[in-house]
Amino acid sequence: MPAFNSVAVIGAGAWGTALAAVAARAGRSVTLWARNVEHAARIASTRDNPRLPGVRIAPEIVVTSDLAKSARADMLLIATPAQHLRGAVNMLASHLTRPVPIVACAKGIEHGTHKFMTDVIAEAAPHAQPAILSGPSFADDVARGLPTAVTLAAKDEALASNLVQALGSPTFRPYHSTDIRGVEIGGAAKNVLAIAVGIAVGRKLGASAQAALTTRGFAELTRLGRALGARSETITGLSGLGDLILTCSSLQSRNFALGLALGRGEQPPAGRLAEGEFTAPVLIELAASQNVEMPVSEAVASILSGRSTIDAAISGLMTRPFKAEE
Ligand SMILES: NC(=O)C1=CN([C@@H]2O[C@H](COP(=O)(O)OP(=O)(O)OC[C@H]3O[C@@H](n4cnc5c(N)ncnc54)[C@H](OP(=O)(O)O)[C@@H]3O)[C@@H](O)[C@H]2O)C=CC1
Ligand SMILES: O=C(CO)COP(=O)(O)O
Repeated sequence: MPAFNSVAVIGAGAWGTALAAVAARAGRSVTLWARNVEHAARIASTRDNPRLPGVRIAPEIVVTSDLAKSARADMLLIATPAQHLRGAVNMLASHLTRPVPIVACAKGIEHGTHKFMTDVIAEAAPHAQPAILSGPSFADDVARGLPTAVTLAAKDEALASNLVQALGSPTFRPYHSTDIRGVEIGGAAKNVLAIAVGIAVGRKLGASAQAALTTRGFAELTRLGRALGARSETITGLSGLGDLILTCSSLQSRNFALGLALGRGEQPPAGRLAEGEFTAPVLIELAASQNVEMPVSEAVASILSGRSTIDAAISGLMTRPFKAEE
């Protein structure tokens, strides 16, 4: 298996910028690609990205809008929003000259197709080796070099392990896995569940409700995982329970913050990506197609679409028939 000396990060948002810092700290030669020429030039000269304010971008990271140049890297990380991942990989595919690993770093499920991120990569770039990186990791924490642990999964264990070697450092600890689907489910579902918990906190429903909702959210994430063949250690691992705990308990989370604003009856913060908003409708479609009950996620989707008020959704959850805990 070849060593991965060079890394290109596609998408210069908060997460892409943090991941470029990760790869640079791990000793890789790093390119950060931004789709907008002026945006790339501005980041390259100021070493500052307004999407991740206050974090200085290391001088050795090359910031560019040249996709052909980025595509020559030994491995690629895609850090666009989930619904734009296909578009980004489509553009990239024509520049790929060999079967490189493409690591999805977005958390979500594609609208319309119900496909997870690595399936989208496999379709858009059939010769690539798809992988997924996910886990409890705020871009700001990661960029600042605070200790973080995530899961990195690929079909081939040796590949997953080599990708971990390429990105790991004393402050960024990826664990390798071959359970791609398990990792993808956790990352997608936890954003929806974090909106639910944010709503409960915004509504001042109390710490007991926050714990109950997080736990019942985990129960439905587990049910979906089981239906789609995820391994239980993945669901209880960093990319599942780990990321759920982080996102359902922190004001730093944009998904939690969206829920918080809704619960308070305020206008949600503008211009901040909250993937759960886009994942909610497709998550419940997917769950329905698998006959999996996800009442908390359904409540979030109903509130976001205007089909239900917050109070009706809370009452709906609390008055479901009593049942055995599973
Ligand atoms: N922020 C975080 O803490 C973490 C985020 N993630 C995940 O990473 C993904 C990206 O999030 P994040 O970086 O925070 O989001 P941001 O909103 O900060 O940035 C998104 C970036 O994607 C770029 N982009 C959008 N569409 C395209 C496209 N079609 N082609 C290329 N680039 C595109 C945007 O470019 P432009 O600037 O030109 O609009 C922007 O730079 C999400 O799925 C998120 O869940 C995962 C872990 C942590
Ligand atoms: O995925 C994340 C942390 O692991 C980031 O969460 P938010 O997108 O809710 O900010």
